[in-house]
Amino acid sequence: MAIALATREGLADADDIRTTSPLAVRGLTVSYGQKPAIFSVDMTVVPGAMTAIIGPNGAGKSTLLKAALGLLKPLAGQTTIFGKPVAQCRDRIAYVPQRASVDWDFPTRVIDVVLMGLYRQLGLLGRVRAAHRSKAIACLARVGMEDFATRQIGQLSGGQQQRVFLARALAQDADLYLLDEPFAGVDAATEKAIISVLKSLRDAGKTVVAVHHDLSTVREYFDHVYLINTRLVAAGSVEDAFTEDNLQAAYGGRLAGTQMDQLNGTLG
Ligand SMILES: Nc1ncnc2c1ncn2[C@@H]1O[C@H](COP(=O)(O)OP(=O)(O)OP(=O)(O)O)[C@@H](O)[C@H]1O
Repeated sequence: MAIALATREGLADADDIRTTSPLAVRGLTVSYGQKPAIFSVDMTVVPGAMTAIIGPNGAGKSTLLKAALGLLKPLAGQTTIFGKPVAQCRDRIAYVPQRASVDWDFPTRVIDVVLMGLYRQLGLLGRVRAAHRSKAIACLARVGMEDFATRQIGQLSGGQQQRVFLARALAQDADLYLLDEPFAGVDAATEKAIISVLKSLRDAGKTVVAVHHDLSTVREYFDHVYLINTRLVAAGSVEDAFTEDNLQAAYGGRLAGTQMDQLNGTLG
């Protein structure tokens, strides 16, 4: 059966999209113990768009990203990146992990963190040349962090660290950007800087997928949304899928009155 999916330009046939989608998962099930953290999740990310993965705490959002990247072994299911196995497409993916999962005490300068994004271009034994440094500084400039290049990463604020990890992702020149809560714990200025960089990537034809918590900005920031709570609850364009019914189905009683008040006027 051919299903029509909304793209930024219009409707496209789902069978076509599945073979070219930047990220397609089928029946993905992952378990850390007895109970699955995600169960039989399907996802077909639309190219050249911004997609949010939302759901309550513990819903399996980070697990979905990690399993899709091949960082966790699923119990069942497959992932393809641009129609190919993940291992064949690593150089097309940039991943920005959740800030809380990174050891910020490692003694590395900001510029070296960004240069790590260039390691595929450098090769394992490749020498860092002036052109690589210039590129790393240009990526830092895109996130407003060029003046911090020689600072130790552990000496930066949380928001500044987040910007540096986005700069590393930019250095990779990827086609698919996967970000786990890029706005967690950042101030309004940093959030604005990050969303502007992500939208410029999208406008350049790149695909951005982010785990996102702030329901009040989903409409403003994203084109498509996946609501999950262990299982996939709903998916589609923000206009179609980001509805009160779907949010209640995903969050259940955890969507408190104040959150609903904040959402008033932003829901489809
Ligand atoms: N390394 C782990 N070992 C055991 N259980 C885990 C591990 N990582 C996650 N879990 C469990 O798997 C489930 C999904 O976790 P996950 O981090 O994917 O959720 P999430 O939706 O990203 O949550 P949050 O919004 O709180 O970041 C949770 O019940 C969590 O406790």
